[in-house]
Amino acid sequence: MRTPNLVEIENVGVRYRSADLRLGRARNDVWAVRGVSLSIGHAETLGLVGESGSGKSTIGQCVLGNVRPTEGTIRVAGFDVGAFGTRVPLDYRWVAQVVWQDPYRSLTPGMSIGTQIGEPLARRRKRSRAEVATEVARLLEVVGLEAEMAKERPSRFSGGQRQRIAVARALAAEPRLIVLDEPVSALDVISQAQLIEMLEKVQRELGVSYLLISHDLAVVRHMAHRTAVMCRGQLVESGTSNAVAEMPTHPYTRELQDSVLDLSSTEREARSSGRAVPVARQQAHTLCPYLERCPRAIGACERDLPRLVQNPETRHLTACHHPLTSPSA
Ligand SMILES: Nc1ncnc2c1ncn2[C@@H]1O[C@H](COP(=O)(O)OP(=O)(O)OP(=O)(O)O)[C@@H](O)[C@H]1O
Repeated sequence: MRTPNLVEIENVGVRYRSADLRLGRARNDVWAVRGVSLSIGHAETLGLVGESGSGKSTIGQCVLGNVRPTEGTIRVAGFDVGAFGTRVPLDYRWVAQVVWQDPYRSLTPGMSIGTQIGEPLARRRKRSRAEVATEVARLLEVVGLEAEMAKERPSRFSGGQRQRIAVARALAAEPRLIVLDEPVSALDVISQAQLIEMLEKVQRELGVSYLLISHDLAVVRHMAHRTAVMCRGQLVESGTSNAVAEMPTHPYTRELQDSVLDLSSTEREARSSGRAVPVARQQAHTLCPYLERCPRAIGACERDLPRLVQNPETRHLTACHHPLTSPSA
Protein backbone atom coordinates (compact mmCIF):
# COMPACT_ATOMS: atom_id res chain seq x y z
CA MET A 1 0.00 0.00 0.00
CA ARG A 2 1.28 3.46 -0.91
CA THR A 3 1.46 5.61 2.22
CA PRO A 4 0.79 9.36 1.99
CA ASN A 5 4.43 10.14 2.80
CA LEU A 6 7.59 8.48 1.58
CA VAL A 7 9.57 9.66 4.62
CA GLU A 8 8.27 10.00 8.19
CA ILE A 9 10.66 11.31 10.83
CA GLU A 10 9.21 11.41 14.32
CA ASN A 11 10.73 13.08 17.33
CA VAL A 12 14.27 12.21 16.30
CA GLY A 13 17.23 13.01 18.51
CA VAL A 14 20.87 12.19 17.79
CA ARG A 15 23.51 12.26 20.48
CA TYR A 16 27.10 11.94 19.33
CA ARG A 17 29.62 10.49 21.72
CA SER A 18 32.73 12.63 21.91
CA ALA A 19 35.45 10.78 20.07
CA ASP A 20 38.43 12.57 21.50
CA LEU A 21 37.91 11.93 25.19
CA ARG A 22 40.55 9.80 26.85
CA LEU A 23 39.70 7.13 29.38
CA GLY A 24 38.99 8.45 32.82
CA ARG A 25 37.66 11.81 31.66
CA ALA A 26 34.01 12.76 31.80
CA ARG A 27 32.03 12.22 28.63
CA ASN A 28 30.96 15.31 26.78
CA ASP A 29 28.20 14.04 24.54
CA VAL A 30 26.58 16.36 22.02
CA TRP A 31 22.92 16.33 21.08
CA ALA A 32 23.28 17.27 17.43
CA VAL A 33 19.51 17.21 16.89
CA ARG A 34 16.59 16.88 19.25
CA GLY A 35 12.83 16.46 18.86
CA VAL A 36 12.80 16.75 15.08
CA SER A 37 9.66 15.61 13.21
CA LEU A 38 9.45 15.92 9.43
CA SER A 39 7.83 14.22 6.48
CA ILE A 40 8.50 14.09 2.74
CA GLY A 41 5.77 13.18 0.26
CA HIS A 42 6.14 11.21 -2.96
CA ALA A 43 7.79 13.30 -5.68
CA GLU A 44 8.18 16.13 -3.18
CA THR A 45 11.22 18.21 -2.30
CA LEU A 46 11.73 19.15 1.32
CA GLY A 47 14.37 21.81 1.88
CA LEU A 48 16.28 21.73 5.16
CA VAL A 49 18.01 25.02 5.92
CA GLY A 50 20.07 26.36 8.79
CA GLU A 51 23.54 27.67 9.42
CA SER A 52 26.58 25.45 9.81
CA GLY A 53 26.25 23.02 12.72
CA SER A 54 22.45 23.24 12.94
CA GLY A 55 22.08 19.49 12.36
CA LYS A 56 21.01 19.31 8.71
CA SER A 57 23.56 16.72 7.61
CA THR A 58 22.87 14.65 10.71
CA ILE A 59 19.22 14.39 9.65
CA GLY A 60 20.38 13.50 6.12
CA GLN A 61 22.69 10.78 7.45
CA CYS A 62 19.87 9.39 9.61
CA VAL A 63 17.57 9.18 6.59
CA LEU A 64 20.30 7.35 4.65
CA GLY A 65 20.66 4.89 7.54
CA ASN A 66 24.29 5.88 8.17
CA VAL A 67 23.61 7.42 11.59
CA ARG A 68 21.30 5.68 14.03
CA PRO A 69 19.03 8.04 15.97
CA THR A 70 19.40 7.95 19.75
CA GLU A 71 15.65 8.49 20.05
CA GLY A 72 12.64 8.70 17.75
CA THR A 73 11.72 6.84 14.57
CA ILE A 74 12.52 7.16 10.87
CA ARG A 75 10.45 5.34 8.27
CA VAL A 76 11.21 5.48 4.57
CA ALA A 77 9.16 3.52 2.03
CA GLY A 78 8.24 0.93 4.67
CA PHE A 79 11.80 0.55 6.05
CA ASP A 80 12.35 1.15 9.76
CA VAL A 81 15.57 3.03 9.04
CA GLY A 82 16.20 4.06 12.63
CA ALA A 83 16.41 0.40 13.63
CA PHE A 84 19.13 -0.55 11.12
CA GLY A 85 22.28 -2.04 12.60
CA THR A 86 25.78 -0.96 11.64
CA ARG A 87 25.28 -2.05 8.01
CA VAL A 88 22.63 -0.50 5.81
CA PRO A 89 20.70 -3.35 4.11
CA LEU A 90 21.40 -3.60 0.39
CA ASP A 91 17.66 -3.38 -0.36
CA TYR A 92 17.62 0.05 1.22
CA ARG A 93 20.39 1.29 -1.09
CA TRP A 94 17.85 0.96 -3.91
CA VAL A 95 15.49 3.24 -1.97
CA ALA A 96 17.69 6.11 -0.79
CA GLN A 97 20.71 7.60 -2.51
CA VAL A 98 22.82 10.69 -1.88
CA VAL A 99 24.54 13.40 -3.88
CA TRP A 100 27.20 15.23 -1.87
CA GLN A 101 28.41 18.81 -2.17
CA ASP A 102 31.77 17.52 -3.41
CA PRO A 103 31.14 15.06 -6.23
CA TYR A 104 34.53 13.46 -5.57
CA ARG A 105 32.92 11.96 -2.48
CA SER A 106 30.58 9.98 -4.73
CA LEU A 107 32.88 9.50 -7.74
CA THR A 108 36.09 7.49 -7.94
CA PRO A 109 38.76 9.61 -9.70
CA GLY A 110 40.54 6.75 -11.48
CA MET A 111 37.49 5.04 -12.99
CA SER A 112 35.52 5.92 -16.13
CA ILE A 113 32.16 7.48 -15.40
CA GLY A 114 30.43 4.79 -17.47
CA THR A 115 31.83 2.08 -15.19
CA GLN A 116 30.76 4.04 -12.12
CA ILE A 117 27.21 4.65 -13.34
CA GLY A 118 26.99 1.05 -14.57
CA GLU A 119 28.04 -0.51 -11.28
CA PRO A 120 24.71 -0.06 -9.42
CA LEU A 121 22.84 -1.01 -12.62
CA ALA A 122 24.60 -4.36 -12.79
CA ARG A 123 24.12 -5.01 -9.06
CA ARG A 124 20.46 -4.01 -9.07
CA ARG A 125 19.41 -6.65 -11.56
CA LYS A 126 20.94 -9.08 -14.02
CA ARG A 127 21.81 -7.25 -17.22
CA SER A 128 24.13 -8.01 -20.11
CA ARG A 129 27.09 -5.68 -20.78
CA ALA A 130 25.26 -4.24 -23.77
CA GLU A 131 22.16 -3.55 -21.66
CA VAL A 132 24.25 -1.80 -19.01
CA ALA A 133 25.95 0.33 -21.71
CA THR A 134 22.58 1.31 -23.17
CA GLU A 135 21.24 2.23 -19.75
CA VAL A 136 24.36 4.26 -18.91
CA ALA A 137 23.90 6.18 -22.18
CA ARG A 138 20.25 6.82 -21.30
CA LEU A 139 21.10 8.05 -17.80
CA LEU A 140 23.77 10.38 -19.17
CA GLU A 141 21.15 11.80 -21.47
CA VAL A 142 18.67 12.19 -18.60
CA VAL A 143 21.18 14.39 -16.76
CA GLY A 144 22.05 16.38 -19.88
CA LEU A 145 25.39 14.77 -20.85
CA GLU A 146 26.42 12.93 -23.99
CA ALA A 147 26.58 9.16 -24.24
CA GLU A 148 30.18 9.22 -25.58
CA MET A 149 31.31 10.78 -22.31
CA ALA A 150 30.91 7.39 -20.60
CA LYS A 151 34.51 6.40 -21.28
CA GLU A 152 36.00 9.55 -19.69
CA ARG A 153 37.23 9.92 -16.12
CA PRO A 154 35.74 12.47 -13.66
CA SER A 155 38.78 14.78 -13.77
CA ARG A 156 37.93 15.78 -17.34
CA PHE A 157 34.63 17.35 -16.26
CA SER A 158 33.67 20.69 -14.72
CA GLY A 159 32.15 20.84 -11.23
CA GLY A 160 28.63 21.16 -12.66
CA GLN A 161 29.15 18.20 -15.00
CA ARG A 162 30.53 16.11 -12.15
CA GLN A 163 27.42 16.82 -10.14
CA ARG A 164 25.34 15.63 -13.12
CA ILE A 165 27.39 12.43 -13.18
CA ALA A 166 26.82 11.98 -9.44
CA VAL A 167 23.08 12.39 -10.05
CA ALA A 168 23.19 9.84 -12.89
CA ARG A 169 24.99 7.40 -10.60
CA ALA A 170 22.38 7.93 -7.89
CA LEU A 171 19.58 7.42 -10.44
CA ALA A 172 21.14 4.14 -11.57
CA ALA A 173 19.91 2.63 -8.30
CA GLU A 174 16.34 3.65 -9.27
CA PRO A 175 15.86 5.30 -5.87
CA ARG A 176 12.65 6.70 -4.43
CA LEU A 177 14.56 9.35 -2.48
CA ILE A 178 17.76 11.30 -3.08
CA VAL A 179 19.41 13.25 -0.27
CA LEU A 180 20.99 16.30 -1.89
CA ASP A 181 23.55 17.60 0.60
CA GLU A 182 24.51 21.12 -0.54
CA PRO A 183 24.43 19.96 -4.18
CA VAL A 184 25.03 23.37 -5.76
CA SER A 185 27.02 25.32 -3.21
CA ALA A 186 30.38 24.56 -4.88
CA LEU A 187 29.13 25.73 -8.29
CA ASP A 188 28.99 29.10 -10.06
CA VAL A 189 25.58 30.73 -10.42
CA ILE A 190 24.95 29.56 -14.01
CA SER A 191 25.90 25.95 -13.23
CA GLN A 192 23.71 26.13 -10.12
CA ALA A 193 20.67 27.17 -12.17
CA GLN A 194 21.32 24.46 -14.79
CA LEU A 195 21.73 21.72 -12.18
CA ILE A 196 18.57 22.79 -10.33
CA GLU A 197 16.62 22.78 -13.60
CA MET A 198 17.91 19.28 -14.38
CA LEU A 199 17.02 17.98 -10.90
CA GLU A 200 13.51 19.40 -11.25
CA LYS A 201 13.10 17.74 -14.64
CA VAL A 202 14.27 14.40 -13.23
CA GLN A 203 11.73 14.72 -10.43
CA ARG A 204 8.89 15.48 -12.84
CA GLU A 205 9.80 12.54 -15.07
CA LEU A 206 10.71 9.92 -12.47
CA GLY A 207 8.68 10.97 -9.43
CA VAL A 208 11.69 10.82 -7.11
CA SER A 209 11.60 12.73 -3.79
CA TYR A 210 14.43 14.97 -2.59
CA LEU A 211 15.69 15.96 0.83
CA LEU A 212 17.54 19.14 -0.12
CA ILE A 213 20.06 20.22 2.51
CA SER A 214 21.32 23.76 2.09
CA HIS A 215 22.33 26.85 4.00
CA ASP A 216 21.00 28.93 1.10
CA LEU A 217 17.36 29.94 1.55
CA ALA A 218 17.14 31.22 -2.03
CA VAL A 219 18.14 27.85 -3.51
CA VAL A 220 15.73 26.06 -1.20
CA ARG A 221 12.90 28.43 -2.01
CA HIS A 222 13.45 27.90 -5.70
CA MET A 223 13.59 24.13 -5.57
CA ALA A 224 11.74 22.87 -2.52
CA HIS A 225 7.99 22.54 -2.19
CA ARG A 226 8.32 22.91 1.57
CA THR A 227 11.05 24.35 3.76
CA ALA A 228 12.07 23.35 7.28
CA VAL A 229 14.40 25.62 9.22
CA MET A 230 16.82 24.20 11.79
CA CYS A 231 18.64 26.10 14.50
CA ARG A 232 21.13 24.35 16.80
CA GLY A 233 19.58 20.96 16.34
CA GLN A 234 15.94 21.99 16.64
CA LEU A 235 13.24 22.68 14.10
CA VAL A 236 12.11 26.28 14.48
CA GLU A 237 9.90 26.85 11.43
CA SER A 238 8.40 24.87 8.56
CA GLY A 239 5.85 25.42 5.84
CA THR A 240 5.51 25.88 2.11
CA SER A 241 8.68 27.41 0.71
CA ASN A 242 6.86 30.51 -0.50
CA ALA A 243 5.23 31.14 2.87
CA VAL A 244 8.49 30.67 4.78
CA ALA A 245 10.41 32.89 2.34
CA GLU A 246 7.79 35.62 1.98
CA MET A 247 6.52 35.72 5.53
CA PRO A 248 9.08 34.20 7.90
CA THR A 249 7.66 34.19 11.40
CA HIS A 250 10.69 32.97 13.35
CA PRO A 251 13.34 35.65 13.99
CA TYR A 252 16.04 33.08 13.16
CA THR A 253 14.58 32.52 9.68
CA ARG A 254 14.59 36.28 9.16
CA GLU A 255 18.24 36.39 10.22
CA LEU A 256 19.09 33.60 7.77
CA GLN A 257 17.39 35.56 5.00
CA ASP A 258 19.33 38.67 5.86
CA SER A 259 22.67 36.87 5.99
CA VAL A 260 24.74 37.32 2.86
CA LEU A 261 27.42 34.90 3.95
CA ASP A 262 26.97 31.61 5.78
CA LEU A 263 27.48 33.48 9.01
CA SER A 264 24.78 35.04 11.08
CA SER A 265 25.00 38.81 11.48
CA THR A 266 25.55 38.31 15.20
CA GLU A 267 28.49 36.03 14.52
CA ARG A 268 29.94 38.43 11.95
CA GLU A 269 29.60 41.28 14.43
CA ALA A 270 31.09 39.19 17.21
CA ARG A 271 34.02 38.11 15.06
CA SER A 272 34.82 41.61 13.87
CA SER A 273 34.64 43.00 17.41
CA GLY A 274 36.67 40.12 18.83
CA ARG A 275 33.84 39.06 21.16
CA ALA A 276 33.20 35.37 21.61
CA VAL A 277 30.26 33.96 19.69
CA PRO A 278 27.62 33.02 22.28
CA VAL A 279 27.27 29.30 22.73
CA ALA A 280 24.06 27.48 23.49
CA ARG A 281 23.37 27.70 27.21
CA GLN A 282 21.37 24.52 27.27
CA GLN A 283 22.56 21.19 25.92
CA ALA A 284 19.27 19.47 26.72
CA HIS A 285 17.30 21.64 24.31
CA THR A 286 14.94 22.86 27.00
CA LEU A 287 14.77 26.45 25.74
CA CYS A 288 14.62 28.09 22.31
CA PRO A 289 17.90 27.39 20.48
CA TYR A 290 17.97 30.99 19.23
CA LEU A 291 17.39 32.61 22.64
CA GLU A 292 20.86 34.03 23.19
CA ARG A 293 20.95 35.78 19.83
CA CYS A 294 17.30 36.73 19.51
CA PRO A 295 16.47 40.46 19.41
CA ARG A 296 12.82 39.67 20.20
CA ALA A 297 13.26 37.45 23.27
CA ILE A 298 10.65 37.93 26.00
CA GLY A 299 10.23 36.49 29.49
CA ALA A 300 8.56 33.29 28.29
CA CYS A 301 11.62 32.50 26.17
CA GLU A 302 13.71 32.26 29.37
CA ARG A 303 11.23 29.80 30.88
CA ASP A 304 9.86 27.29 28.33
CA LEU A 305 10.75 25.61 25.10
CA PRO A 306 8.33 26.97 22.47
CA ARG A 307 6.38 24.23 20.68
CA LEU A 308 5.71 24.24 16.93
CA VAL A 309 2.29 25.83 16.43
CA GLN A 310 0.45 26.74 13.27
CA ASN A 311 0.44 30.40 12.41
CA PRO A 312 -3.18 31.36 11.58
CA GLU A 313 -2.09 33.85 8.92
CA THR A 314 0.62 31.99 7.04
CA ARG A 315 -0.50 28.41 7.93
CA HIS A 316 3.06 27.33 8.58
CA LEU A 317 4.54 26.01 11.81
CA THR A 318 6.72 28.13 14.05
CA ALA A 319 8.30 27.38 17.40
CA CYS A 320 8.48 30.90 18.84
CA HIS A 321 6.96 32.69 21.85
CA HIS A 322 7.16 36.04 20.06
CA PRO A 323 6.84 35.36 16.34
CA LEU A 324 7.23 38.10 13.77
CA THR A 325 3.59 38.14 12.71
CA SER A 326 2.14 38.28 16.22
CA PRO A 327 0.03 41.40 16.88
CA SER A 328 2.82 42.89 19.00
CA ALA A 329 5.52 42.23 16.35
N1 LIG B 1 30.41 12.40 14.00
C1 LIG B 1 30.23 13.40 14.87
N2 LIG B 1 30.71 13.33 16.13
C2 LIG B 1 30.51 14.32 17.02
N3 LIG B 1 29.80 15.46 16.74
C3 LIG B 1 29.31 15.58 15.48
C4 LIG B 1 29.49 14.57 14.50
N4 LIG B 1 28.87 14.99 13.35
C5 LIG B 1 28.33 16.20 13.62
N5 LIG B 1 28.59 16.55 14.91
C6 LIG B 1 28.14 17.78 15.59
O1 LIG B 1 26.73 17.81 15.46
C7 LIG B 1 26.28 19.14 15.21
C8 LIG B 1 25.46 19.17 13.92
O2 LIG B 1 26.35 18.90 12.84
P1 LIG B 1 25.81 18.72 11.34
O3 LIG B 1 26.98 18.40 10.48
O4 LIG B 1 24.67 17.80 11.33
O5 LIG B 1 25.30 20.21 11.01
P2 LIG B 1 25.05 20.90 9.61
O6 LIG B 1 23.92 21.84 9.81
O7 LIG B 1 24.90 19.89 8.54
O8 LIG B 1 26.40 21.71 9.42
P3 LIG B 1 27.25 21.95 8.07
O9 LIG B 1 26.37 22.79 7.18
O10 LIG B 1 28.45 22.68 8.56
O11 LIG B 1 27.54 20.60 7.51
C9 LIG B 1 27.52 20.02 15.20
O12 LIG B 1 27.67 20.57 16.49
C10 LIG B 1 28.62 19.05 14.88
O13 LIG B 1 29.84 19.50 15.42
